[in-house]
Amino acid sequence: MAANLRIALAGLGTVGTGVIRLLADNGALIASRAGRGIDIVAVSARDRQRDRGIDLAPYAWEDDMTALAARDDVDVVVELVGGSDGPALALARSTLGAGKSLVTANKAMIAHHGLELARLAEDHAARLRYEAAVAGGIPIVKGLGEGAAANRIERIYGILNGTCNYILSEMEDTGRDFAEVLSEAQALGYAEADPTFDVEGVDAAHKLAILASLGFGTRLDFDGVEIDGISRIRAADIAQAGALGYVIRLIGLADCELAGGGGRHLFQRVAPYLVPVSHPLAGVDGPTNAVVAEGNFVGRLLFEGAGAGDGPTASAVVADLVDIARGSAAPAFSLPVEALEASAPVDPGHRRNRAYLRFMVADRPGVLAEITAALRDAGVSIESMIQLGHPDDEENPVLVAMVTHEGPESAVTKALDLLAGSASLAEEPLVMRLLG
Ligand SMILES: NC(=O)C1=CN([C@@H]2O[C@H](COP(=O)(O)OP(=O)(O)OC[C@H]3O[C@@H](n4cnc5c(N)ncnc54)[C@H](O)[C@@H]3O)[C@@H](O)[C@H]2O)C=CC1
Ligand SMILES: N[C@@H](CC=O)C(=O)O
Ligand code: NA
Repeated sequence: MAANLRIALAGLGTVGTGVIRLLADNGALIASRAGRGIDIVAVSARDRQRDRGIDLAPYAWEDDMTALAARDDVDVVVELVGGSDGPALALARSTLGAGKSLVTANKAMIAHHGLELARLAEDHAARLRYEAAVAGGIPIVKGLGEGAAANRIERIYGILNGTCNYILSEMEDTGRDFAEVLSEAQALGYAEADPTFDVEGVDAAHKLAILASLGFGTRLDFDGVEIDGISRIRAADIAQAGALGYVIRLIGLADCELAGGGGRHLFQRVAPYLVPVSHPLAGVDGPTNAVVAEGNFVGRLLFEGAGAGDGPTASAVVADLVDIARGSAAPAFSLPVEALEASAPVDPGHRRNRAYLRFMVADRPGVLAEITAALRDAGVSIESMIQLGHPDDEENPVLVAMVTHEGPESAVTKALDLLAGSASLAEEPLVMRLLG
């Protein structure tokens, strides 16, 4: 057997402690599969004294996590701290720059700096692995990069944020309030340190940008992701969607179009969608994630599993360590960085779909006519409509919800532009597309 792989852990929170427990419980099994054991040599976190329910005595402690990269007795640094920049990025740079391999669960850092880090890894014959960064425990990075490597991937979409999925499915099942369910998701360890990253769609966008690069062989383009979150969704929207035969899910969706001059146009969107109850993604509840990838030979692949939490995320981190212990030299994004194609963001206006539109309006004559006139003038055709009034209270706004016939997205945008600033609207309209 080869010498054991010697690792250092930076970050001892939900995921870091999960990795220590997993290696302790499954160490022998992992050693037999990897062909050598995996030993934790050193650790670093913010607070050495904190009771984590884990004995840290066997490991060397570093107050400054970047010191982990300089240790002669460490082959691989595992970054489980978080944050796109700051100490996590400094550690990643110094680790790869020192020719050591890096395993990370940090999607924010990979989405923003993945190409720079992948290039650094290539230049120093080191490995960069980040399976845990996308859809937690689901082996989607390996699934796309290895299992589906023979295909041209045409479309990728799915549920990429466990916190949002937990919130939406709990609201759906219990009728409870958004804020109450969010604090529960935080207590369960699903949410990011700043949960606005989850509920405003940014975390899912980090993951989508990574998947798009991996799947399409294009350069990471996080700035090109159109992002909308779930914080404006009300219990009434969930009820209306239910009455129409849909559930609401935060979906990340990416595809690649050939542009006129032969280049590629990348479409990347994270937004709440109405998903038909018969669709496989509609049954995905709680912190579960699910990713659909469509390949030109394999057809439709569905990957489903726990997208967050200590055990599943640790499972993905350790899978990357096994990969490195076995000597895999695959590039971080399936292709060498220089081979990744540049792309430009697509204008989604010509895309056709049906949309759910929700308006909070003043309960007075002429308001509905104003909305329907704007829709008519923009060429949006209404398929169904409902107004939820409260007869004893004419002061507060009422909810008007409608579903449009299929049409170009630009038409809905135009209608909303026509209504912008209208005194009849108590808040900005909510638009959610129907997943086709
Ligand atoms: N919790 C989850 O379900 C998942 C988390 N991730 C990612 O894994 C990473 C870690 O997440 P969690 O374990 O949930 O976070 P956490 O907040 O539970 O733990 C973070 C750890 O990093 C340490 N830390 C933070 N800032 C530091 C600093 N400036 N210097 C030294 N130590 C510092 C903290 O002391 C703590 O030990 C993040 O990148 C997160 O996005 C990825 C997939 C799932
Ligand atoms: N906050 C993230 C954690 C995993 O990536 C989520 O809720 O999905
Ligand atoms: Na994963």
